[in-house]
Amino acid sequence: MGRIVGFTALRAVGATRAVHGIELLAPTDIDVTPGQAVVLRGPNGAGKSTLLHLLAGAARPTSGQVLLDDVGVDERSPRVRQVLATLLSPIAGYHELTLQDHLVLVDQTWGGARDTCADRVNAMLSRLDIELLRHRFLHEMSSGQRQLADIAMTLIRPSGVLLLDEPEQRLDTERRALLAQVLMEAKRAGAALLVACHDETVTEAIADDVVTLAPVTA
Ligand SMILES: Nc1ncnc2c1ncn2[C@@H]1O[C@H](COP(=O)(O)OP(=O)(O)OP(=O)(O)O)[C@@H](O)[C@H]1O
Repeated sequence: MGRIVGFTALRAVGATRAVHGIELLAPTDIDVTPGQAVVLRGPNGAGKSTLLHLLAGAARPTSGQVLLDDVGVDERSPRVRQVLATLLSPIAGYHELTLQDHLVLVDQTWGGARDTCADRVNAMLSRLDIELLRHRFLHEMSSGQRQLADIAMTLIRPSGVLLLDEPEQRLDTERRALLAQVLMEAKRAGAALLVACHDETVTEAIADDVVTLAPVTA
């Protein structure tokens, strides 16, 4: 896990989202603080991804507010970018860079000390048990390995809040357990977690709070 960036609270207050007059998310309140994990549950189409995009500042609420330390969240704000690490969709990546290259790129972009970069990259590859993928291109991985690579690229940067949309997807049972352990370590280190998750075991392992969304009915 990258260095922890301090913050006080990330909140949604009565946040809704509508597109072309169609309501995608009913008014929702969420509050997450350092060292706390909130898991979003609910059936397909309930609005979990929509809510995560609002919390990440990638979309604006139609009504209500999303606040990081009492300031409206916008993904272009330097402070928001520094605090929020997101894995909301697959990371595209560079065709000609290996997994190790990607991890170095992310670490150095976020200001990691150059002389210790290799240590952080090695630690991340080791913790997620993907050392064997170090010199692979992203397009040379299985779908579950690719998911672990995306998780590694998300966790290696400094952050205070991890916003993760179904990070368990495509992982086998053993790797889901590993993911839960790694997320618990991030929590203990002081990170907040906001995770949409369909897996009961992962949810039970990490959640301090479970928020269940229901699809908006017309
Ligand atoms: N850009 C969009 N335009 C119109 N409707 C959308 C758009 N994005 C999502 N929706 C709709 O918003 C609702 C909520 O979708 P969302 O992806 O947030 O659900 P989810 O809970 O994450 O589902 P899943 O468990 O399948 O990932 C769905 O009915 C979906 O069809």
